[in-house]
Amino acid sequence: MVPRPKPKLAKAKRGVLGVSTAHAMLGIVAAVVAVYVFAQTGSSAGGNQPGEPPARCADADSNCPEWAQQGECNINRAYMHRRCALSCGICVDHTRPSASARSTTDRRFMCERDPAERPTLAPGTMGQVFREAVANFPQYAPTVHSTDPWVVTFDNLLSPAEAQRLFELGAKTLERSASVAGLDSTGNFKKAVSDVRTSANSWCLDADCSTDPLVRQVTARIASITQSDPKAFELYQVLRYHPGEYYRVHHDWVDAHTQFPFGPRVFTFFLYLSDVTEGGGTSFPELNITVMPKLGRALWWPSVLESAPDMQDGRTTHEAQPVVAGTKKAANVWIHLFDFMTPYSKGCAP
Ligand SMILES: O=C(O)CCC(=O)C(=O)O
Ligand SMILES: [Fe+2]
Repeated sequence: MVPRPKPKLAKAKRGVLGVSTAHAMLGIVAAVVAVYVFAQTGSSAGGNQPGEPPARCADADSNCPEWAQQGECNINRAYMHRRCALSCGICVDHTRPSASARSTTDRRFMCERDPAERPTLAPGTMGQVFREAVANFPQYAPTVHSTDPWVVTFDNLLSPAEAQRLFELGAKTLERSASVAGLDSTGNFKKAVSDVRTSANSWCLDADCSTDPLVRQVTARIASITQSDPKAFELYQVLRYHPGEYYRVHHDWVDAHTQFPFGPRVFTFFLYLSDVTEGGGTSFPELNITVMPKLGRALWWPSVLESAPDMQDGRTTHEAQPVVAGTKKAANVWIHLFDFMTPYSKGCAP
């Protein structure tokens, strides 16, 4: 057992980094924006405290990968970002060969975000988006569980047939969910099977799934509820939990995303694609809220602050409680601050 990093800065109780939620399987080199940000600022965009020395794009301790895996990048953020920048995924070492496959100029040009692009959320507008969603979509049976931060469910977001079909489309390549802690030196997410998360998942990746009319229809529905551009959506991640399987307390925010053109995840729009006989609730320990799975229900919450949509709201840590009986089927729909699909299709996403 590797000891925890010292000094232990007992900051906000945060739980484990949104590790497995990262796009581990995509495996595309995406150093570009990270290189750009790193080169421009000499520090990470991932959250160094004011006055701290800039992070070097390296690990200063051989325990860094393990600490990162254990969620320390979030728990001991200042220390870890300074000493374990590489493992925490807050920088990419652009001196490594695969990251320099294209010239810096090309990569910078290809992966830069258009400065005129409008973000999914402007500061101070989140409350209005949630309030309008609840008022304007009574057909989906909304319930407000919390307003600070916002947590809302829609009991009739999907018909039973839509939910079942969505699972069939997305679940073709289910495999044991992996945890990911930061980026490796080539800009790919590092993944490892871990007991933080024991479900199986797959991605709505192939053309059969991502361009299916049903997927497009559901995306359009979620886009209009959340007032988001469908381009800001990640590929759907489809999940299956058998009895005993779970996902421990974590956050869907991934530090490394802040260095890519698409920015952080601002919303999780979670779809329950089955009923579950017993267990399998999604609970928010800091908010004392637990939502139970129900076929066709959706659960929507932010990962970021209303006042600063590019900063993490640590209160929305959550966990998938173990399934006791039955099978839980579900899907994550993550919505970013900026266009995800364009940089993703150009190879500018990890
Ligand atoms: O299964 C659940 O209830 C939540 C899953 C989750 O939080 C995730 O996959 O990030
Ligand atoms: Fe999550």
